[in-house]
Amino acid sequence: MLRIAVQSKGRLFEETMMLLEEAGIKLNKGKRTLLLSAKGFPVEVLFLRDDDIPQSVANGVADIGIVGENEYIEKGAEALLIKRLGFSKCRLSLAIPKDEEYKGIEWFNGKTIATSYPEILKDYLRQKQVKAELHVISGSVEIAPGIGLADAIFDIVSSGSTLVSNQLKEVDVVMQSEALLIANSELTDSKKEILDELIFRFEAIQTAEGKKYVLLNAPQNKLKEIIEILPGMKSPTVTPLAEEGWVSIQSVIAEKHFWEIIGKLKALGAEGILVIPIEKMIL
Ligand SMILES: Nc1ncnc2c1ncn2[C@@H]1O[C@H](COP(=O)(O)OP(=O)(O)OP(=O)(O)O)[C@@H](O)[C@H]1O
Ligand SMILES: O=P(O)(O)OC[C@H]1O[C@H](OP(=O)(O)OP(=O)(O)O)[C@H](O)[C@@H]1O
Ligand SMILES: [Mg+2]
Repeated sequence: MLRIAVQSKGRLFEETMMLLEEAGIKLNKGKRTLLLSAKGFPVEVLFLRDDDIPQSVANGVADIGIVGENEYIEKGAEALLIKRLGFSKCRLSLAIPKDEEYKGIEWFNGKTIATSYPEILKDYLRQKQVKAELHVISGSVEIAPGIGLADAIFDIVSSGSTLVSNQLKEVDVVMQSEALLIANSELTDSKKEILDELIFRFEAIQTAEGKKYVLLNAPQNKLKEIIEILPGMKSPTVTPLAEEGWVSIQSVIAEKHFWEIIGKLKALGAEGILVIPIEKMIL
């Protein structure tokens, strides 16, 4: 049995649960709602605050965990980084009141900075040889300058709208973050086996992301040109249609090139184009 620590509620929760579900982990309803077992797969899911996930994985309370890179680095816990998961992307930045004139990092000398990430910030300020005072708070960091608690903040930024609504401006990006899969460094062989299966499933999901399956009918005499714009995984599948001179083509395309490719296919006489989402892809 492999125990996975995940965030119980918050920004990571939904995408984490979606990833687990897509990987075939459906949870049994139980009385102990903070620890649920999965149906038909030897894992159980432990729901925690994200701050507690790195340490729980490091000390073996959980075998693996899904947590933001920011918390993983902040806690300095001795858990192994297994895989970047590509969701909950954000950055940790320094921000100051928007009307302040800012010429560089020296601005922070002698200032008070409110943050929930004191270790990452201390390291950064030491590196930049800035001497500032830290005011550690666990949430609502962006209101600190407005209520006179601090001169500046160091916190999570994504769209930047929280900064704008608190009359702050981002002046320095210190680190980028995304959700990570982390693991205890001393897993038994049987736990490693379950983890390997899970990684295999996560990778199949990630490979399918941003890809679409296309089916279309095309005139046989345009086949060569169409194949050139439809690379597929190896090469497209081509089958003859009952109607003489026509073929059916199946292939995989990257979503970002979707409209461009469809336009070219239509121009080459393709018809009956079907575009289907791909759930998982094993190469
Ligand atoms: N606006 C955002 N956009 C993208 N990712 C974010 C955003 N805010 C936070 N994250 C990521 O999601 C993680 C969890 O954020 P959340 O706001 O739910 O944390 P929290 O309030 O500390 O939760 P908890 O109650 O579990 O301690 C963050 O550590 C960060 O990695
Ligand atoms: O740049 P933005 O897109 O505005 O996102 C940044 C905000 O998102 C997170 O808070 P969240 O909304 O999760 O609320 P919280 O403060 O309760 O954690 C984070 O703590 C920032 O405050
Ligand atoms: Mg937290």
